[in-house]
Order: sequence, then C-alpha cells, then structure tokens
Amino acid sequence: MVQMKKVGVVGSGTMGTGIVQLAIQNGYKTVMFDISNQAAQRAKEQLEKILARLVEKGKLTKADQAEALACLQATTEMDLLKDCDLIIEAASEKLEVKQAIFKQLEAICHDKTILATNTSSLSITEIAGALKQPEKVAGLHFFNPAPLMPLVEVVSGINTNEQTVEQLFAWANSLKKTAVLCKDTPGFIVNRVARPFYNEALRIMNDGVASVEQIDRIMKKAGHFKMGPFELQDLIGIDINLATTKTVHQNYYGESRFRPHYYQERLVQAGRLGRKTKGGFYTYE
Ligand SMILES: NC(=O)c1ccc[n+]([C@@H]2O[C@H](COP(=O)([O-])OP(=O)(O)OC[C@H]3O[C@@H](n4cnc5c(N)ncnc54)[C@H](O)[C@@H]3O)[C@@H](O)[C@H]2O)c1
Repeated sequence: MVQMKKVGVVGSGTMGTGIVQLAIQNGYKTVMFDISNQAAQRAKEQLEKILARLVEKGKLTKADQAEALACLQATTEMDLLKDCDLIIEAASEKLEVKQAIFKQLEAICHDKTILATNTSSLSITEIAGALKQPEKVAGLHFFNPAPLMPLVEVVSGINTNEQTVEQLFAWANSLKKTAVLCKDTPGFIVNRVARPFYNEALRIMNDGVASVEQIDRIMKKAGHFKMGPFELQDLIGIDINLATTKTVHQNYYGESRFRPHYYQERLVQAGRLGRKTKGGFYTYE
C-alpha cells in the first residue's frame, strides 16, 4: 500500500477548503490548487482564520496551528500536484470540467497517484472513462462541512480496483472519518436519500402550504433535523444542489420523483447561490 504523504486538492471552494483543513490538521503536506487565484487566496485566508479561531477557543495549540499551516501550499500551478500520492478533485459539478481535470492530472502525475473525486452525483465510471488508468479513480465524497461531518462515501466505479478502494478507506480513517463503500449509482447513498428532502420542501413552499422559515423551523423542532431543507441548500450552494438534482434525475432516466424544481433554477439565474453569495433562500450579512 502506498503511504499517503502528500495530497492535492483541486478546487478551493466550499468543499475543497474543508477537505484541505482536514488534511493539514492531520499532518498531510497539501497542495491546494484552483484555476482562480482569487479563490485560492481567499481559501488560504479562510483557513488561516479558521485555525486562529480554533486556537482562541482552546481547541488547537499554537504549535498545532503552525504545523498545519506549514503543510499548506495554495497555488494556481497544476504542475505542483505532480508528486502527490492522492489528489481529491472538488471543482465544479460538471462532467466536462472534471474529465478535463482528470486528463490533465493523469498526464502530470506518477502512475501510483490515486485520483479521487468529491462529486455529489456524477458517474465515477464516466469521469474515469477517458483515462489510461481508470482503476486508480474513485469517488471520495465528503459532506458539508467536511471537517465536522463524520461520514465519507468511497465510491467504486466499474473499473476501480480494490487497492484504490482500500487506500481511500485507510486515508479516510486516518482523518477519523467513517467511510462507507458505495456502488457507482446516481446520487450514491446520501444524496439519493436526500433528494426528496429538498424537492418536496420546494413544492410545499411553492404550493403555499408553508413558508421557507416555517418549513425549516418545523423540520428542526418537530423533525429533529439539525438544519431545515432551505438553510441546508443555502449552506450547500443552490447551484451545486440543483446540479446534483439534475444529474440524479437525468441518470435515473427522468424518473419524476427526482424532478428538479424551477424555483431553484430561478435562484441560480438570479445569482442567489446561498451563503457563498451572501444570499439564497435567506439573506446573509
Ligand atoms: N457544497 C456541498 O455541500 C457539497 C457537498 C459534497 C460534495 N460536493 C461536491 O464537491 C464539488 C465542489 O463543490 P463546492 O460546493 O466546493 O463548489 P464551489 O463552487 O464552492 O467551488 C468550486 C471551486 O472549483 C474551482 N474550479 C472550477 N473549475 C476548476 C478547474 N478546472 N480547476 C481547478 N479549480 C476549478 C472554482 O474556482 C471554485 O473555487 C462538487 O463536485 C460538488 O458536487 C459539494
């Protein structure tokens, strides 16, 4: 088994930043790559702030903070990923974007590098389809916020080999996560189960049965959910959530139970993507 010493994360948005935090706090040298310099720098500053806050709260020592930050390299140069043992892609939820990234990674990395994707719903088999070594590709699906959520889905594509799956289980366990094995099916386990949570909430709201605030409150108070469906969509990113619903719907050949809701599409068209744009169903300061 390859000892994971250096990891790469492609995409430094909501999920990439969280995965990088986990990696550096667990002592992995980590290259955080984004095509946007602004995104990479913003993520670096965010990580510095998060670690400083953890020190203030007494959850991290100053020495731990310094060690974690020493593990971090933020860049827009893809070449710096070439000697990573594991690369986790957390870029936009678009098949063509992910396929292009994996092709570029395969061309620059050594042949033992494991290539994982944090995709919420796209087919691992299809992402890996055009590669020379699809057996080294798998899904490694973290949940938002990655540093806090205990579950990670390890998704095995048709061509993924056992060694790749084993290595990803071992790595996820080293981050103190619970890993579960999933087949490469649309939405895997959690995102498939979660589709009606969002879709039915949108339909209930649109039918005028209850408001956004009421539905969230009821699900939390009476249903004991940590977050209501609208708060959660704002946290996830409405664009990301819509993309996931569209893929699951399409990949189940248009099954109506997964049909997306047009209001989600309207919010995306309006640029109201949730917390990351300071507003979605709710408005944030
Ligand atoms: N948001 C969630 O709650 C959540 C949860 C689990 C999985 N995911 C999945 O994780 C992935 C990332 O989601 P996110 O919410 O972090 O997205 P995001 O929009 O917050 O961030 C995406 C980042 O990728 C960068 N990017 C785009 N194209 C790139 C490229 N070619 N090379 C390098 N960087 C590129 C963007 O500049 C941006 O910084 C998606 O596949 C999504 O489905 C998201």
